[in-house]
Amino acid sequence: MASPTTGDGSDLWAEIVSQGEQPPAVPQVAVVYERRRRTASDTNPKQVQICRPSREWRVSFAPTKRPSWNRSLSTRGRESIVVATGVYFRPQVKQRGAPKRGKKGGRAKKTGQDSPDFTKEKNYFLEVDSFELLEESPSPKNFSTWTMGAKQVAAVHDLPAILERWKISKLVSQCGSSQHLFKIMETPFSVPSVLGSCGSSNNLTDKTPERDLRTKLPSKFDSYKESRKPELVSNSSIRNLVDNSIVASFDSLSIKEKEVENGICENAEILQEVHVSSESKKATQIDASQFKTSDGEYLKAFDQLLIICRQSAPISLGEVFSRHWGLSVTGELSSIVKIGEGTYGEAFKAGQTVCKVVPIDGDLLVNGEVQKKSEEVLEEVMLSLTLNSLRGRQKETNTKNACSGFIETKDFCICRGPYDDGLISAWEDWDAVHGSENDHPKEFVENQVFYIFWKNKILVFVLADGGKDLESFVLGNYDEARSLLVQATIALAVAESACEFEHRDLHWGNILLTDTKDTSTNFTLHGKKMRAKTFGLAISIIDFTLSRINTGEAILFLDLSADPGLFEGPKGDKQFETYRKMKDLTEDCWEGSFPKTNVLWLIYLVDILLTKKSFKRTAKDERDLRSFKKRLNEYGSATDSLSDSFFSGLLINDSE
Ligand SMILES: Nc1ncnc2c1ncn2[C@@H]1O[C@H](COP(=O)(O)OP(=O)(O)OP(=O)(O)O)[C@@H](O)[C@H]1O
Repeated sequence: MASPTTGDGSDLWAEIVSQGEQPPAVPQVAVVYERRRRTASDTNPKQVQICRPSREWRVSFAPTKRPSWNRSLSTRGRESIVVATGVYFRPQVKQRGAPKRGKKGGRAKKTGQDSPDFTKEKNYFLEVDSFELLEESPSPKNFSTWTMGAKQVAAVHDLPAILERWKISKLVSQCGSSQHLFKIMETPFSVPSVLGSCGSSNNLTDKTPERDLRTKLPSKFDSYKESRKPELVSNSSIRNLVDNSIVASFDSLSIKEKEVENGICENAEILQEVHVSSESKKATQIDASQFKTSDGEYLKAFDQLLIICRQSAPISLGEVFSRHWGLSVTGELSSIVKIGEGTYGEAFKAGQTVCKVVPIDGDLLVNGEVQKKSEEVLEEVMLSLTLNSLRGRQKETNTKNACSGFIETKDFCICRGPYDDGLISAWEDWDAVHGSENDHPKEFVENQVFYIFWKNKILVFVLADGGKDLESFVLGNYDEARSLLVQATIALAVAESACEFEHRDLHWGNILLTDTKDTSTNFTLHGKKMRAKTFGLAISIIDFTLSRINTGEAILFLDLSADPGLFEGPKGDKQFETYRKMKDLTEDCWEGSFPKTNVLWLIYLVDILLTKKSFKRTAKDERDLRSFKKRLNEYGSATDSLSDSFFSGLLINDSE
C-alpha cells in the first residue's frame, strides 16, 4: 500500500515515526489557554432547541440528580497563543467585562468566514485512507493481543515529537507566515526536550519566576508578570523582534562555529554548544517538511491527534472497544459498564481498562456545554502524557522525580459515528441507578449526525481503571484518610518539582481510590527515593483540564480570568471557595507558577474529610486533622507540605 507523501514527495509517516529520534531545535514557546467566552448572543437557536437546558452551575429540577457543583467546570475553552524567545504574542486583547454567557449559551454561530474548511480535512482523509496505517505503525499490533480482562498494554507515545509538531503549528498559526516559521526553525537554539526537562534530568531550565507567597513582597514575579502583560504589538513589530533575536543568536553562534572550525576555540562548553547546534540544524533540515500535509498546509490539531492515535482516519466506537477490550462489535458489548460521567466525558469500563468518551469539534451543545475543540484536547493529551512520563520513570535509577499518583493514560483513539448499542444500554443502566445529569447519547448523536455529520468526532481516552472517586468511595478508617492525603501530596509535590504542575481542580470527583495489596508506594522527589504507607489504598488523580504545567518548552494552562462564572459558585461551598482563593492568589494571572494552589486543594481535601466523609476516627484524630489544616496555610507548595509532621509516620526514606 502506498504511503502518503508530503509536498516535496517524501514519506510523511516515515518522517513522523523518525522524528522522535531527531527533534529539531525551535525557540521556546509559551502558551496561554483562555476559556471560551460566550454571551447570550452567541447562542445558536437552532441548536439550542434540540438540547436540554444548559446546566451552568447546574440547578437541577429533578430531585434524583446530584448537586451540580460536585462536578467541575461547566465552561471551558482554550485559545492558545505562542511566544517565541523574548517576544510575547497575543492575537487580541481580551475584552474585560463582557456579558456572562446565558444558561443556554453556546458556541458562537459561525459565519461563513469562520467555519472550518472541511474540504481540506476530507482531502487529508482521502489521502491517508489509501493505506492502512495500523498495519504499518508499531503499537497498534498490540490491539489484537488485548483481551477482555487481560492487562492492557499501553501504547508508546513520542512526547517530544508530539510537542514539537504542536509548537510548530502554533507558531505558524500565530505568525501566519511559513517563511517566518522556517526562520524560527533554523534558529540554533538548544532547547531541552520535554523529557529533558520533565524527564531524564527532571530539571526545568526555564523555571517560571515565583512570587514570594509568604512575605507578599514584590518579587521577580512582579516584573515577570509586568513583562508578560498583554501587549498591543503589531504583527510586523513582532516579526522584527523575532527576526532580530534570531539574527543575534545566529551571529554569535556562527562566530563560535568559525572559531571551532579554525581550531581557535578549545572551550569544552562552546564545543558542545556548536555540536548541539549543528546536530539541531541537521535535524531541522530533515524535519521541516513533516509538519506539512501534501497540500502544503501545516498540520491542524485534528491531524496531529490522528497521528498520536496512529490512525489514518476516525474509526467507529464499536471498533475501538473491540480492539481495546477484545470484544466483538456485535453482541458482546453488554459486558461494558458505565462507571462515571463528567461534563464532557462518559466513562465506560471493561476488564481493567476505562474508556472516556469525549465528543469533540461539533457545534451541537452536549450536556448543555460547548464541545471541546481538537486544540484543547490535543493540549490535554500532551499534559496527560507528560504526567505519564513521571510514572514511566519510576524504575529508572537516576531519575529525579517519579510517582504513580496520576492516572495512567494508555492510549487515545479518534472515532466518528453513533454510539454503539452496547454503550447505550450501559449508559441507560447507569442512568437507572444513578440518574445521569448528561444528555442521552442517542439523542445527542442522532441530532449531531443529522445536523453536522462531518463534525461528529469523538476522542476516546483509554485509561487505567483508577477505582471509585472520593465522593462515592467509603473510607474505612483514619489511616485510609491519612493515606489518601499523603499520596495526593506526594503526587502534587513530584509533579510540581518535575514540571511546575498545578492541578487547579482537585475536587473529590477528581481523586480515584482503589484497594491495593501493596503496603507502600514508591516515589522519587528531588532525586530522593522514598516510600509512603498505603494502608491498603491507592489513589489516582484525574482530569487535567484546568491544570498548568511547564514542559521546559511551553507553559500549558487555562486562562480562568475569561470565565468569571467559575468564581461565583455557592458561598461557603468548599470547592468554590477554593476557586476564589486561587483567584486571589494568582491575581488572575493564570500563566504564572503558583504552587500554593496545590496547597489550597490539600486544604480543601482535609475539609472534605472532616465535613463530608464519615470514617472511624477518634477525637484526637479530628484534632490532628484540624491542626494539620491550620499548618497547611503556612506552606507555599505541596513539596513544602510534605515535610509536615502529619506525614512523618507515613514516609520511609529509602535513600538513607
Ligand atoms: N480512569 C478512570 N477510572 C475510573 N473512573 C474514571 C476514570 N476516569 C474517569 N472516571 C469516572 O468518570 C468521571 C468523569 O471523568 P472526568 O472527571 O475525567 O470527566 P470530565 O468530563 O473531564 O469531568 P468534569 O466534569 O470534572 O470536567 C469521574 O468522576 C470518575 O467517576
